[in-house]
Amino acid sequence: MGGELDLEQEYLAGLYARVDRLRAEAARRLAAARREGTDPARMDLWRAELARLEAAEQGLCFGRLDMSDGERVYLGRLSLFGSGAATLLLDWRAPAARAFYTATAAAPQGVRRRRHITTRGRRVVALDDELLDSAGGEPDGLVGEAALLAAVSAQRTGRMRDIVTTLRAEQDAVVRDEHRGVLVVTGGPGTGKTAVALHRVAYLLYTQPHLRTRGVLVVGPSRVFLDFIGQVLPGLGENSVVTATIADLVLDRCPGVRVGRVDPPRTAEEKGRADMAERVAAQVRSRVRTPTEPVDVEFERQVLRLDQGAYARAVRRARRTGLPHNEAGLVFQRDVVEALAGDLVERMEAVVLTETGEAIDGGSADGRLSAADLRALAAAGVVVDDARDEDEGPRTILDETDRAALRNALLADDGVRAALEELWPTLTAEGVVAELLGVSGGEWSPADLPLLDEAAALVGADGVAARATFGHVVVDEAQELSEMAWRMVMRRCPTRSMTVVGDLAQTGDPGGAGSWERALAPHVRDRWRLAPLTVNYRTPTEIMDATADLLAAHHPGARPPRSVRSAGETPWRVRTTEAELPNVVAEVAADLLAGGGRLAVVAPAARLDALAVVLSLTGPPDPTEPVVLLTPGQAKGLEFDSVLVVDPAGMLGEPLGHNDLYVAMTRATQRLGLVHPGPPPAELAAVRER
Ligand SMILES: Nc1ncnc2c1ncn2[C@@H]1O[C@H](COP(=O)(O)OP(=O)(O)OP(=O)(O)O)[C@@H](O)[C@H]1O
Repeated sequence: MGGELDLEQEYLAGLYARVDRLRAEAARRLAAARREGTDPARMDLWRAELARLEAAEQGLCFGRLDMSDGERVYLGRLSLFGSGAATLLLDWRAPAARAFYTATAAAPQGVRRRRHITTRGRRVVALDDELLDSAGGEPDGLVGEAALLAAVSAQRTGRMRDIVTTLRAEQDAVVRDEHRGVLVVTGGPGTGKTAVALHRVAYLLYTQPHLRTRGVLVVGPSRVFLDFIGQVLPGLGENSVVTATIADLVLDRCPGVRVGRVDPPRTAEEKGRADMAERVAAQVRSRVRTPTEPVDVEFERQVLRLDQGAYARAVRRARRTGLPHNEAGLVFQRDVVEALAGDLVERMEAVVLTETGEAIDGGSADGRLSAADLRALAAAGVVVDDARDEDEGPRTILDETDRAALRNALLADDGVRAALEELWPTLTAEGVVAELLGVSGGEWSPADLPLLDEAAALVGADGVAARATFGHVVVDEAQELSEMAWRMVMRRCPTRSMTVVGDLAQTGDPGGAGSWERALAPHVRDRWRLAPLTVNYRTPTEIMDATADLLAAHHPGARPPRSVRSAGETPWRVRTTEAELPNVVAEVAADLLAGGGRLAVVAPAARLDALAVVLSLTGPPDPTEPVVLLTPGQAKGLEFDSVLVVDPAGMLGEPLGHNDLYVAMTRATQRLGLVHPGPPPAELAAVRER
């Protein structure tokens, strides 16, 4: 195919020349906008355009469709047009690109030949053709998919790559799904749920450009995970997406919160239940004193009376605004001060002028009193009768300006403020939750975070980040979210346009979802849909076979995904003693590393410190390092060439530990080993002993 390679190389060179011209143009425009410096929006626009063009540098063009009618379409990361608007390259997200992912020999969709073009830098290195409309066409399925098999077998880098060149038909259907509510991408380990959800974001940003301004949020289980997937969207030319953990979202609203404790599983589970929302709300409500009697407020040595009716009205009106507690408190204050001022005014209004026409105590003759006068008047307790001149009718010396001054004086008074604060206290989320749980604050647990967020929403938080909502939200490892955590995610997505990614068989959090219906229906009723994926692109057959007994024991009826390949290496287990365990781990870890690529040692949290010593690991986990030590929770969503699972029985001893063990075992793309002190758990007895 040498001639063909040369031809494609020539075509590719033309595409890069076009991109280079566009880049130069964008750089020139950006520089001009910078020089003028008057239009930041224009600068942002050209900066984003430059980033988009730069992101396309790697793998600019990766495919070609030859149609039966003779048309030829090149596919790539963006669309490029030549003179006369001819399409030189078609964005993979365009409708006409779809056939690249979905055409089969059985349903060729007008495609005669599908060509995968593999490039390195700006060079074409391989072509892989499938003929779809001839008798000699490849059968439907995975056979002959050199590009796919190369991609899934490749050594891992510690960072997820995009899969735009090899997206499968069932995955493409999820990426382009038109469902407007919540799409739940489910499937076993390694089925590409995360990858698909991220490609769906790129697709939605392309087809619904308004999302660029409304914003897209990707919620993931940990910073390590978010770093792991962090290159995928920028690699697809999309740089505007916000990524956050649940903790990050809470910290935006409650910047002082520190997480440093873990709750016992039962407590965590209880804190995650939806009825906690009502308890948080009740706690906030309970801080407003119920108006059962009049309230006396001292102001400048006299006692003003807030009668019970006015008090109750103020509470009612403030609540009816629907504003968060602290903002509603301002409405309450305004009403109460109004009532108190009314009381004051009533006492003062009959003030007469002296015979010489001066107001008592230094007020001006036109009746206008300064705030100081008013306070002095009030302090003097002046009650002067007979304010009327027969002909003029009632004379009021306090006009609206005076009343406003009076209200301000009341509001500025320490005593009045203290009284108002007692009736309707200013609250903090931390204070509310600490009171509710009967703790003193300080360090919080992960299960406390959604409670703090709930309280922050009810109390009202300051700042732009605190109020941020998004046009589309992706929730990854969504099986981990408690009902309370769902509430906080939903608050950030008023349109309920979401892509939810998860596998209930991998739930590790005691508060996590037992069913999608239970998690989602309270928020979207029936506007959610399942989008199942069935093929495992990560974990080879041998490793999935090793998990079969575990899955069958704890999730009877669950169908494991079909592995797309076999790695030719059978998983093994090594029995050891408690005393020998660290050294054995160090030894077999070295063996696995010798097999090439990156290794994750996954162990129960309690064993991490000791293992870090024998593996000479320090610092927080970094999946780009050759060896990384993780708990099953930290390993969620990640993948490694080799995985060594330590103390599976220890994992199984935890609530939902079977899911943790399943997660740990399915992180490997090539090799899996297990080290167990004592006999193996029954679920692993069938794994070959080394
Ligand atoms: N069509 C594809 N082409 C190439 N690689 C793919 C394809 N689909 C998935 N993969 C690869 O398979 C691996 C698993 O994908 P991903 O992490 O998205 O799966 P997942 O379903 O989210 O897994 P888990 O639930 O176990 O965390 C990744 O390395 C991904 O790049």
